[in-house]
Amino acid sequence: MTSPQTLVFDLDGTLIETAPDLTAALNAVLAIEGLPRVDPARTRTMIGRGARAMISRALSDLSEPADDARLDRMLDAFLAHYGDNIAVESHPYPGLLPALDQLEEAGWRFAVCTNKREPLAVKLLEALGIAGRFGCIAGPDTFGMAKPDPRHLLSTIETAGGDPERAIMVGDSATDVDTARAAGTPVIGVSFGYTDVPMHALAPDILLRHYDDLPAAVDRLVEDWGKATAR
Ligand SMILES: O=C(O)COP(=O)(O)O
Ligand SMILES: [Mg+2]
Repeated sequence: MTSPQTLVFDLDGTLIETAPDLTAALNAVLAIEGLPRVDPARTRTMIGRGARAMISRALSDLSEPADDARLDRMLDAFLAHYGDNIAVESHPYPGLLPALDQLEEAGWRFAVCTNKREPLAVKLLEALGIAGRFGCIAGPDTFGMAKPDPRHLLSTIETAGGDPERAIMVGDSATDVDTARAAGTPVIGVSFGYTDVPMHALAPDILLRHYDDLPAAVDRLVEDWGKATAR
């Protein structure tokens, strides 16, 4: 029997609009350091390589030193604030839940491969009531490797009980496209997420503007790999 087809989602900017809560936590930490707030539009270009990278980019924007001791201190404060306020404004993107229903009906399984730490990713998806939909929720701490390392994606697929030959990645940034390419996995890039390079310029296999179009996008890719089991 063939293993189920697996759709692996990035989290921030792909499944969930998290930028407002991430920005609030970042600004709380900048305030502790006596620094000015960052604009939420700016944070949208800083998310995707983990919280430490986001803080480092915010400091660089302010021409502030970002030595390890400072980053460690700010990261601890960030994680505490964010963990306590993880789903204040965060919400799934429009059309996501009906698209998951339709794809599940067609036999797809789902997983999450994110550079958000696993306990925070699980906490967020639980707060939104959708954690149970994913066979694996893997952060950089889950297997000890982070996107763009393709092993993060491949281990996520395997842990979800899937087959890397029958999987698709859905993401919002260069990190996700690079990861999928390195893993040999087709990639759908969403146009509404967090990235400093527009998704169309990253040349994903399919550019997705709305989740209403996800089932058709997935069908197109399955036709391409030509060996899916019709359900
Ligand atoms: O930068 C982050 O914290 C996580 O981002 P991701 O879910 O887009 O991988
Ligand atoms: Mg993302």
